[in-house]
Amino acid sequence: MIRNFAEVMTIARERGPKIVSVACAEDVEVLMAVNEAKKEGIADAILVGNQEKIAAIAAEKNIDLNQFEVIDIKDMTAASRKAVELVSSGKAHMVMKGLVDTSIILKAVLDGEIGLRTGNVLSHVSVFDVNGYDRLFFVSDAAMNIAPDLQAKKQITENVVQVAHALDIEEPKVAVICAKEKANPKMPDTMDAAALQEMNEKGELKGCLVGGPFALDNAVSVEAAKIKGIDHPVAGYADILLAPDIEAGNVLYKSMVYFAGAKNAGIIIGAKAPIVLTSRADSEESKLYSIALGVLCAAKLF
Ligand SMILES: CCCC(=O)SCCNC(=O)CCNC(=O)[C@H](O)C(C)(C)COP(=O)(O)OP(=O)(O)OC[C@H]1O[C@@H](n2cnc3c(N)ncnc32)[C@H](O)[C@@H]1OP(=O)(O)O
Repeated sequence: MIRNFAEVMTIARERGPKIVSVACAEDVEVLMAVNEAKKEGIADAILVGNQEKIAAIAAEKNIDLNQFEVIDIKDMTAASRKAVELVSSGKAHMVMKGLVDTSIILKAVLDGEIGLRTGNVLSHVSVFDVNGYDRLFFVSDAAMNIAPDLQAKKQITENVVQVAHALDIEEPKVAVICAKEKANPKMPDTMDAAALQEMNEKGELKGCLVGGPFALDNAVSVEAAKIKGIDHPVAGYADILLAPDIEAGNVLYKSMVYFAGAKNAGIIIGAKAPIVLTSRADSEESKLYSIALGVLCAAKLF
């Protein structure tokens, strides 16, 4: 069972290297992360984007561009489509978002012709290493599905459980996060949470233990769960925090990074290959960990 990003990096070195195609690679943190991934033997890269800007950053940061193939495409939509097409045509194992809006790269991923759709729901998984905790936290979905219904939430759960399995967490504990721990018909997300727990109990959602609804405190604090008298094996011990919608998921993601100083990584799963996807404002370290997470998933799930 992998418990932190140091272990993620160790296993990525064993399971790599994989080839990552980077969409709009003209970004300092992305190029430094890709360079580090190459040095670590985790990943090789094909850089798609504005060659002039890529070269200027490389010169400033002492990155040897000769070690990478560079494809000069300045338009962001065209560069995203090319990076995705490199994966669908088998030239790369995974695609990575560079300096481009999330919806532009996701539209390329969803494209019927060159995209990476499988028929399943695609969803974002963020992984956090938070000080003071002995395990990684997985949050889904902070970046792709805007307002998932119950069926979509079931598939989002299956996707994030797969990522946990790729990190050798055999039966991850999934807490379906809401504003309270009792189902209330006036709060539809609490009803979905109870339904997801029931699906898990009936064996319709496998490979994990699901509990909900839970407020965030009851999901991650044994003490808080005790005070509220919650008797469920997930209470206080959650690995996976399933957000009710993109707003809650994204706020949780950014709170982890900015308030808790968490280390983080992000990936889209459910497609034909992993899609490395972090916030443009995330650090070089976070981008490197995301590549490593992509390598672990590419090696284990595809
Ligand atoms: C966390 C760090 C990074 C961030 O902070 S990201 C910030 C916030 N994120 C975003 O802005 C992205 C939010 N999502 C979106 O913008 C859109 O949902 C997204 C992903 C671009 C898709 O939008 P559109 O291209 O307008 O797509 P659409 O809804 O018209 O659907 C087109 C076809 O794609 C399919 N589709 C959409 N989402 C899917 C999914 N999750 N999994 C599988 N298939 C999906 C959809 O069914 C449709 O299929 P078809 O063409 O009808 O066969």
